[in-house]
Amino acid sequence: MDIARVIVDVPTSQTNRTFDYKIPPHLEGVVDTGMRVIVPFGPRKIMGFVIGITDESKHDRLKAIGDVMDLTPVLTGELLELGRWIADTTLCLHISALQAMLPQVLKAKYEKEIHIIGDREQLPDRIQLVSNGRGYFPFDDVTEAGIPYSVVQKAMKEGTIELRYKVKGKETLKKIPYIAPAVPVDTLYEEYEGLSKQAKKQRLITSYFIEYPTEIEEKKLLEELNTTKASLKPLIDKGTLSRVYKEVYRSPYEEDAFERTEPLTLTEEQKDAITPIWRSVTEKRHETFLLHGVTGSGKTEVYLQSIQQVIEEGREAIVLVPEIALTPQTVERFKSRFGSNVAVLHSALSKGEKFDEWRKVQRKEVQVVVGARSAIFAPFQNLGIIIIDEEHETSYKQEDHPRYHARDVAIYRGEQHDCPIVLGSATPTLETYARAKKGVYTLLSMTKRMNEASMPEVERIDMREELHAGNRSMFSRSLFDKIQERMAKGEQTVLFLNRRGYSTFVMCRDCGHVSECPHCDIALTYHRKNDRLKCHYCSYEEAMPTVCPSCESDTIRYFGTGTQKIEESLQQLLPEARIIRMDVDTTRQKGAHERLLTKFGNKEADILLGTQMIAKGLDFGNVTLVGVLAADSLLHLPDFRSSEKTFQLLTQVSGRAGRDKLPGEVVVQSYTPEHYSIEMASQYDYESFYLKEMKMRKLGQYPPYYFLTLVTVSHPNQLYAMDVIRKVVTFLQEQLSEETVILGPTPSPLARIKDRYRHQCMIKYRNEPNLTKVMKRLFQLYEDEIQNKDLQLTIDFQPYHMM
Ligand SMILES: Nc1ncnc2c1ncn2[C@@H]1O[C@H](COP(=O)(O)OP(=O)(O)OP(=O)(O)O)[C@@H](O)[C@H]1O
Ligand SMILES: [Zn+2]
Ligand SMILES: [Zn+2]
Repeated sequence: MDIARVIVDVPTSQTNRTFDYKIPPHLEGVVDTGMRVIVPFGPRKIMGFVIGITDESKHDRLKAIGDVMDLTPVLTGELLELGRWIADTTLCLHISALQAMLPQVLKAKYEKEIHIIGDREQLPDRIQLVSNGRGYFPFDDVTEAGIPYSVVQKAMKEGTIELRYKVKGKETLKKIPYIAPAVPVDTLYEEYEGLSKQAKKQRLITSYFIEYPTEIEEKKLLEELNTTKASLKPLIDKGTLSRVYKEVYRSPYEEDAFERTEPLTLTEEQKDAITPIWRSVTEKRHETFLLHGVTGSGKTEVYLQSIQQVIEEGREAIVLVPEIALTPQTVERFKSRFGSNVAVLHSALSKGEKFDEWRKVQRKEVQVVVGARSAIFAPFQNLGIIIIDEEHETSYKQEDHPRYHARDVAIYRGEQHDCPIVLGSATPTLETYARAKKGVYTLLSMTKRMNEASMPEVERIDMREELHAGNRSMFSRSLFDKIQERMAKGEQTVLFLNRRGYSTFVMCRDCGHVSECPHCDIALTYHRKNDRLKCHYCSYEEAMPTVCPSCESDTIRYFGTGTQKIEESLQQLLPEARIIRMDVDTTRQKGAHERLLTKFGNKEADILLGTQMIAKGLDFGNVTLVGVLAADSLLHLPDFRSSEKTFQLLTQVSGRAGRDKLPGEVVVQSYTPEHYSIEMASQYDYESFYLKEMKMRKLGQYPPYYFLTLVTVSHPNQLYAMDVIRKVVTFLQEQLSEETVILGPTPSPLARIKDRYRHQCMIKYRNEPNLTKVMKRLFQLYEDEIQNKDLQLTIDFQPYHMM
């Protein structure tokens, strides 16, 4: 067993296979599957993943592995398999799939250090010698001293030392300053005598260390002696004292900041929902559940108590939440219940912080991970449950290589670990709900809100009528009155504006007419550059109308507005209102999100105005009014999911009102309040919406009835890109079955990105067993152009962004 199968870090399709390397004698028994190694590749030395160890190779004269990068595997056997599966099903490079599962720190340039974490006495002599009294030292010192890796590995297993990765130029471990005497006490005494009487602070500090000649945290010292850094400086400069930095485990979420919560007594509905989950946990059986519960029905408590069961059985849990909902409020609910048994993987953490959290999983210090999409790769080895909250969120799909969907990965891992998957949502995707109805998933329903209150009443406002009544502002009279009422009562309002999709569709302000494609039932997109309307799906286009084709009014125009403008006009109308605006601009700074929400939670504002990021997860009992400013803005996006997304968003946003004792109310402003998704969302009628939308999908030949695959080609030369996509379509027409529909070729909605022209075609099919094979052939056909002519070809088997 001295041959390693290695996936090398050269992202090209020719190198997208394993390469065999010899394991040199000094690395025998050290190299293991799942470790990263350095291997010679042509003239270079590069990184690679060992995905298997064997004793024979088809090739003779193998090159040898140069060195190992890790002394413990960074990927488990299961994750290695998962990587292969992702590469196969999404057609990405194997190396990209493996890389995607690792924390970022391991992809950056870093240095390795050995840290002594156990009893010094137990260290192997040779390491003891190299350490030379130091608490940690560069890994290179070990190599230079010629200590075999197996000795280091053994010490690591025994827990006396640890290998840490230190990112070059960046700290991966948080360090805090300590002050320590740099000279013996009698020298301190001499120094003290030599200080002038005026140097009072310096004398104070020196005498402190004469009395307590050990290190102390700088902050504590300054507090204790009531002095400042400035008076320390001369002592440090002279060499009497020294400032040393000591490492602390970064804890982005201070444990003691969370009050512990006990499991709540479950309601009947919750009990009915959780029993089958518990059963499949105990029976170690893979089963996918859809937990369909209205907003505020207590889904989170069901998650918490399911996890409780998993922990008690000694297994592990992954909870995925959408990035945007990974707010302190969400994290707190898990931390409060499970304390330090929870790691949090959140993109707002620094690379180093994320790495620390990941290490807690690797070292089995935690049993629960709460995180965004990529937390699905947490290297647990004994999973007992995976929960995906707000399963309808499109952010669970990664949009570049690998183009995986976290839901698919979850189900894959659930099969490997024989554990249940829980998909939770008040508004599941049609795909998921359809599967639950067919019995592929087990449907669990919770129809009542926790406070037994009915869902907040929704008033739909027709903004066309507002206009006719002479109200040209962004706020209907009703919404405006209600905001004022709330202010008078000291209750709070959430105002929601959807910015996505703004300024792209064209609508008549008089009659609500929206220009749509005659072939696709999808809103046309306004192209400012040439003042024309275009269809993203079939390349139909027409001139921007000057009068409304339906009522001949001249108020037809494309839409455009933003949160900032709304804040200004609201402030003008209500000068005394305290408004918090939350959008990408106000939350750019680290921690800003948290700060704004805490402020709102502390009732330091009357109105929270924001975009998508305020639609989910917020649980503020004092919010009794929710206003949706332009419910149609999503509706006319050039996307067959636009009705579904509108329904989901309206339901989520409405769910923010009346979550506690005070009853809530919702005002939805729209130019097309009669649209079925707005109407049914305002009645909280998911079932009717589902049935209606399924009919539309069937008619339009869209998922879940049909599958989609999007092929995009891009190149700096437009003619070239067009030529390629035309040939691609011809090729696909020849290769795929007759029932399969190919839409396009057409320029992509985002026709140029970074000076590359993009063209696409959409494949709609019901049954195409050879699709992956055909697509692989397609890649092979264009291999040369991709390698040498800067052509990009991307294939998305589950497109969510049609752009
Ligand atoms: N069994 C219970 N007894 C008392 N209170 C509960 C119980 N279960 C949940 N709650 C409380 O009810 C409120 C709503 O629950 P939760 O936020 O879990 O709902 P949800 O279904 O996740 O809502 P959303 O989909 O809107 O996020 C929370 O404040 C929660 O603490
Ligand atoms: Zn009109
Ligand atoms: Zn069209």
